Amino acid sequence: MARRKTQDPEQPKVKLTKEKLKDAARIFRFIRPYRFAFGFGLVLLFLSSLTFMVFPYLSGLMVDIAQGEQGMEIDLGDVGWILAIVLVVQGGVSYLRIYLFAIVSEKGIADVRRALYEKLITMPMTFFEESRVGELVSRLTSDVEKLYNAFSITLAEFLRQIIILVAGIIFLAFRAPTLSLIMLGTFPVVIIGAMFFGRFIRKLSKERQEELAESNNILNETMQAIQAVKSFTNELFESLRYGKRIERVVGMSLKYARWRALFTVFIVTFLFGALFFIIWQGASLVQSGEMTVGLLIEFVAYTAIIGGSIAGLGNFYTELLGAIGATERIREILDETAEVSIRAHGEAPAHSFEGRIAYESVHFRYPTRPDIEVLKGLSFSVEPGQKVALVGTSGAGKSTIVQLLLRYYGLQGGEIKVDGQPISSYDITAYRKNMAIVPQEVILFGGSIRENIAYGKPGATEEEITEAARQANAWSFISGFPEGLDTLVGERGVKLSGGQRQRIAIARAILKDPAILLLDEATSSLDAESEKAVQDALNTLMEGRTSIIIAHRLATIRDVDQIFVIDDGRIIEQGTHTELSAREDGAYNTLAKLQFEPIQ
Ligand SMILES: Nc1ncnc2c1ncn2[C@@H]1O[C@H](COP(=O)(O)OP(=O)(O)OP(=O)(O)O)[C@@H](O)[C@H]1O
Repeated sequence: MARRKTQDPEQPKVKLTKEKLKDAARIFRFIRPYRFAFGFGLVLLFLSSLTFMVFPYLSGLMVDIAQGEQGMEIDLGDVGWILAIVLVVQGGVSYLRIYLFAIVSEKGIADVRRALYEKLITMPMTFFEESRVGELVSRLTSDVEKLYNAFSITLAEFLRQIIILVAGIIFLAFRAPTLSLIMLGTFPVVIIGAMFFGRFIRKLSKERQEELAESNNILNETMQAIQAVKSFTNELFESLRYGKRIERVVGMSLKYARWRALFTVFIVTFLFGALFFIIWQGASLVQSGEMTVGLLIEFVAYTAIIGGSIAGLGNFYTELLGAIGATERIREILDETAEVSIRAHGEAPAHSFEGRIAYESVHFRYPTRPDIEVLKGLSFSVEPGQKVALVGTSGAGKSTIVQLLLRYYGLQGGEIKVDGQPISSYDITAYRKNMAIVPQEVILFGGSIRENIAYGKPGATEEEITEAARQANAWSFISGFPEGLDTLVGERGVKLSGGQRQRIAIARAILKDPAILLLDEATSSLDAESEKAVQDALNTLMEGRTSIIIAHRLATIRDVDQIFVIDDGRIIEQGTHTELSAREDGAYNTLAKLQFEPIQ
């Protein structure tokens, strides 16, 4: 399957350019509603970082007072009080700051999640065909998580470290210029080293994430196609395939861990080396009487804090870059063009069709397979209220015809008209409200039978649901369940039989009350009793509606108004069952013979 740009493993690395930052800043529109909380949080962050910087100064001061240094106007008791007040202020400010950032990140990211979901669910079918949805969802989930971390912790920490770093350096430059110069001499090396490492580690982290997404793909795909796995007894094959992938994830993760560890070693060695060197230099200054012990303690404490903040900056910088990369992918999805605007649903003009359908030399290729023309100038028409059937060999294009009527794809040539107007001229939501499809393989949502039927008309009353279930011949089995309509259908409806699922799908369609009905007849035959129940339900459903039936078994379409025989994207025969059966060597008869004659 073709991969989208968003999943390309060869994505360009995030480089901090002005444009990138500008683009990434667009994600801030999600926190605009909470900007006051965010702004206030930033002010508090500034305050709490600065008050934190008072502690080393006070520690040094206490030592000097205790040592009876000259010129001290305050005693230890006073310092104790100041310390207590600073601690309380620091505690209160930090609490508020963390809570404010939590409000911004929780609410802002919830908005991002909602916007992403809204965009995904309104994307055209082609989007889902081109994307590996599992991979896309897993990647988006982790991207949103990164953004969440950025807003809740990383951004604040990054700023806090910068404030500490700048304030610390300025303060030290005033207090002990010579020692400060010595300390600052080691900084550029550490920073350049950290940046070089950070970039490399980011690349490894991305590779690891991609490996993980691949292994999740196997998990998703095999769970979804579990029946295929089992019927082919491929459990061992899949286990080995998954195991191999996981091994690669472990390999990649360990490589990532080794480099991360080395990164830490690099920073720790440099910083501690520098720290001991400074203590040594400071001790000489104390010995020669150029510095008090209190000032040395203060200096070392500040240096440790500054060192810590530089180490932290490297990590937070890497994380922020990751978050910027994440915003890029999120924005890519948000910038995609949706096919429907769900916000406008309520306003979509309720357009009730008569149900006249006309295909006029329709040419079509699937966007994911542009080299194969599936429909080759296909034309036919259906009058309002008529029932027509599409028959033909597998791959002839029957399902495609129906999907085009649902406007899942655009045409490359010709026109499809409903009630005399090209279908593309209608509002897509209003248009689709007139259609219902009963698919071959009914997939129900994991809730109750009631929820599944009401899916055809959200907000339907109990009476409407029951009546629809009755008309769909589903009431007898539903009322037979101890919990009736509240019976849970299990994931994808697995707790119901094929025939039961189909009748629920029919009830759903009855509730929707569409002008145009699309039936994809189940290929697997039901037992005679279910089949009759389903067929009767379908007959009720089709009454008074234009119906297009994709027929796999010719026995079920004897009464339809027109049968179109499709072959290789064209109509090669049309007429009623009686007319077509009369053509001895006709395509319909050949198909019928294939179906009814016992295989030799
Ligand atoms: N989503 C898709 N992307 C690309 N090609 C597709 C897609 N769906 C169907 N095709 C191709 O289009 C052609 C027509 O398929 P279609 O499903 O319309 O046939 P059909 O007559 O309904 O067959 P069947 O009776 O087996 O369901 C086939 O060659 C198929 O491989």
